[in-house]
Amino acid sequence: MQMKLSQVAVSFQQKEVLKSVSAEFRGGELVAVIGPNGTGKTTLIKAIAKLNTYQGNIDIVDEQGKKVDKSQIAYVPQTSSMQTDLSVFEMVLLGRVKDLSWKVESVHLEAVADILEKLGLEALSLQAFSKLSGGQKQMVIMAQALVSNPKVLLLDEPTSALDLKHQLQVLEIAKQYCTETQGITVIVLHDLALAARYSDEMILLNEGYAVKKGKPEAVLDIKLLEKAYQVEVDVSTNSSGFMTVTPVKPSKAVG
Ligand SMILES: Nc1ncnc2c1ncn2[C@@H]1O[C@H](COP(=O)(O)OP(=O)(O)OP(=O)(O)O)[C@@H](O)[C@H]1O
Repeated sequence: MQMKLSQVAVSFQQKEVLKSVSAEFRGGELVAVIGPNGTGKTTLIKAIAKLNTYQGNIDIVDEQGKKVDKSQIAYVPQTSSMQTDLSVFEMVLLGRVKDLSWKVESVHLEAVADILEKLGLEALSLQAFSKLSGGQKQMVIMAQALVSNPKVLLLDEPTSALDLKHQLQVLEIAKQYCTETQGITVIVLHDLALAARYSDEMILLNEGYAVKKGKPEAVLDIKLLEKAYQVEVDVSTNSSGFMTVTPVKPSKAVG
């Protein structure tokens, strides 16, 4: 499987927000998109999900060389403001909507039960989605995406509302999804340490440009980060062997 972005650009009201992003990813890869606020990260993954119109090309083909279409791409937004009386179980079942008929087959019910168990959400199964906490909603939307068996999984800041345990759980599951299905996951993350730990490839976006692509060690370069985030940073490896990025103070030097 392969995803190729060629000179992808997105404009809103004549303002170019994403400017000529090119990159290539292979099946099984977890890709982290990082960069300052408002720099085009969500815009990029929404273009991949075909939720934004874009210029350039985004070509995704599966192992047989067959084009991957929109229905095989799952996009999990930053927050879900959805008001619904559906239960958690029903919300996750909606992830299977393209395969559902009037009679819901047991294979779909089992898939929903499996994913709820995997994410530790069984106890919430019958609760109303709208009554969940922000973090619980984030986990349920992730479950809904996974149950659809996507070829491409796009997660927009999936850990932003989660506690430490659930942050690790969501990223472990995304990683496992990549390994087991050989699909491609693209995750927008602000936590650079988590991004480095879980990603195979990283893209640093700044002002709509992909200023660096590559392995986490190459992208988490002090000079690049200082320039993009305009903050002095310390990049080191902690006692567990994981890279950490510590913001020190806002930098005066710009450009
Ligand atoms: N639908 C839209 N119409 C107009 N402008 C938009 C739209 N969506 C995004 N933008 C603008 O595009 C720019 C990039 O937004 P985007 O959400 O991609 O940034 P981001 O890097 O994901 O930011 P953050 O880290 O804050 O979530 C912002 O200036 C934003 O205001």
